[in-house]
Amino acid sequence: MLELQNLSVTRGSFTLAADLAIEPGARVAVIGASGSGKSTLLSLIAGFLVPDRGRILWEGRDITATPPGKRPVSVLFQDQNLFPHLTAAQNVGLGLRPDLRLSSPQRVRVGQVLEEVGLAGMEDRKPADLSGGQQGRVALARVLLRARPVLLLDEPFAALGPALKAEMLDLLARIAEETGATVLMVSHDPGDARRFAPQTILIEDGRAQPPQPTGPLLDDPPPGLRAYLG
Ligand SMILES: Nc1ncnc2c1ncn2[C@@H]1O[C@H](COP(=O)(O)OP(=O)(O)OP(=O)(O)O)[C@@H](O)[C@H]1O
Repeated sequence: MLELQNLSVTRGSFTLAADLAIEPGARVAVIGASGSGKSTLLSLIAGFLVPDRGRILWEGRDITATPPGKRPVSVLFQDQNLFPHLTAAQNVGLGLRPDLRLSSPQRVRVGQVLEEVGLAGMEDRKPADLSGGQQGRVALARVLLRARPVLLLDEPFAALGPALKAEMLDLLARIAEETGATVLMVSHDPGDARRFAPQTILIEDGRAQPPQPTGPLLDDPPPGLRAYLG
C-alpha cells in the first residue's frame, strides 16, 4: 500500500494537499485541470519534491526522506528520454546500470524485456530507426527492467495516435497485471482513464482526492472536472 498522509507542498502561490491511500497492484488515473497539480503529485511520490508536511509510506515504511533513486518507484515521462546515440538494447540497459557495463545475465534480461514489449529483433536499432510507438516501447521496457513496484506515468503516450496509444495502454495494463505493479498515470484523456484505470484520483482546488471508481466519476463529473473535460 502507498499512503500519502496529511501531505502538503507549496510551490510559489500554489499548494497541493493529499491524504489518501492506494492499494497494492491498483491502476489509478490522475485527472485534473491544467495546473491543478498532477505532475506535482507524481513528483512528491517520486521524491523529486519534498513535502512541507506529512508523510509518504510504502508498505508501512516511511519513505518521505528517501532519495528518488532509492524509492520503490520508477517514472515514465512523455518525452521518453531515449538517448539518440544508443541502441534500443543500450537504452534499456541504462535502467540496470548507467555505465552500461552489463553482466551476461543482465544482457539476457534486456533481451527478454525487449521481447515482452514486442521489439524482438530490433535490439540494435537506434531511436531514429524506430517508429514513435516502438520508441515508446523501448522506454517502457527500460522502466519494466527496473522492476520497481510503483510505476508513475506522466502522460506517457500523449504524442501517439489513438490506435497506438490504446495498444500501449493495453500492453501496460497486461504487464502491470503480470508484475503486480501499482500504477499511477496522469492523463488528459478520459478515454485513457476508462480504458486503463479502474480508479481515479481527481485533483481539484489544491487537493488530491482519494481514489474513486473511474466510470461513475466520468459519467457524472463534478462541475470543475466537467468544465475541464468540455
Ligand atoms: N517551480 C515552481 N514554482 C512555482 N510554481 C510552480 C512550480 N512548478 C509548478 N508550479 C505551479 O504549481 C501548479 C501545479 O503544477 P503541475 O505541473 O503540478 O500541474 P499539472 O496538473 O501537472 O498541469 P498540466 O496539466 O498543465 O501539466 C501550477 O499552478 C504551476 O504553475
